[in-house]
Amino acid sequence: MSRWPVRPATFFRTRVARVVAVRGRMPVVLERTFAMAAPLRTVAAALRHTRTVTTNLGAVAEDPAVPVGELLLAGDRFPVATGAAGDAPALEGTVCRADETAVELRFDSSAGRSGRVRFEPREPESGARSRCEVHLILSEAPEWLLPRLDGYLEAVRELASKWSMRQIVVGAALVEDGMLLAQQRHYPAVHAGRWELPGGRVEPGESESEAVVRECREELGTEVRALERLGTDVPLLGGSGMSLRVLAVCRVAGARLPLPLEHRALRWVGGSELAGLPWLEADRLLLDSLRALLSSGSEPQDPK
Ligand SMILES: Nc1nc2c([nH]c(=O)n2[C@H]2C[C@H](O)[C@@H](COP(=O)(O)OP(=O)(O)OP(=O)(O)O)O2)c(=O)[nH]1
Repeated sequence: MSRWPVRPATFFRTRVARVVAVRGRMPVVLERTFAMAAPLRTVAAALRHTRTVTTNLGAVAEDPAVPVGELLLAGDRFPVATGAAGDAPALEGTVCRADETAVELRFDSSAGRSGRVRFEPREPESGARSRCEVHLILSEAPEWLLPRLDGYLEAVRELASKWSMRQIVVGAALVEDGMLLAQQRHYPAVHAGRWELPGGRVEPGESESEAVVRECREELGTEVRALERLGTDVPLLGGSGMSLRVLAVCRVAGARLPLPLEHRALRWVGGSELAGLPWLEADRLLLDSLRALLSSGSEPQDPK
């Protein structure tokens, strides 16, 4: 009964296929799960890759009008043509959510709402950190969208597999008294004056947690403990072949207050000030997750 355009070559890893609430002619909600051979936060980044979303689910043109950044943010909009390539856009896609928990898109026409799709990356029950599953929930199941999901998920799978080989730059999200610590770069010229999180490249043989601890010691002169990861990975532009990965950290009991040992300045930033700061582009794409960390109110504490 499902009109899902199953192509075994690309859906070979489908574990669950479920059609919920068949009301009359067409499925109202579709749910499926796809396995991906890349870490959750890398897959979560690929799911929100602007060009991958807009070329596969949007205008279906070679060069659709693409909204702002490399990765989508909640509130971004993009044109959607529901017919053949080259057709004028008939709908508008709106990004409702684009973070490590989900990418959720809504499609609206001038006549009203015409569908909603949600992709949720989840760690598998086995706990293997090099793999994850994408759970797809499609509401109102617009027919024009069904054939496109196939190509989109295949592109996400390829991108995530490529991105999982990247050199990692760790960033430290240190929150104290409801404020996030940011630091202002003074080099290179292209980055001077912009704000970023303390951190740097993971060195060979080092874990990400060890790297974040070392970088905070070198840059801030303080001791931190690495806690959980935050947000999606963010691929850095300019052919660097690196991705930014943020870890929440806390200062260990009795450690010194952070000092700007290698940067122009440090600043504690509140949730309402986050958007106003001239962040490096990669960090700007993580602001929703950083804001959520600040508004959660549960300040990470040194567990020792
Ligand atoms: N540390 C850090 N780097 C970031 C962030 N956002 C962002 O795009 N980057 C980029 C800037 C650099 O091109 C790259 C590596 O950062 P880095 O210069 O601090 O790395 P590093 O300490 O290993 O290098 P170096 O200073 O020894 O040259 O990552 C961020 O929030 N924190």
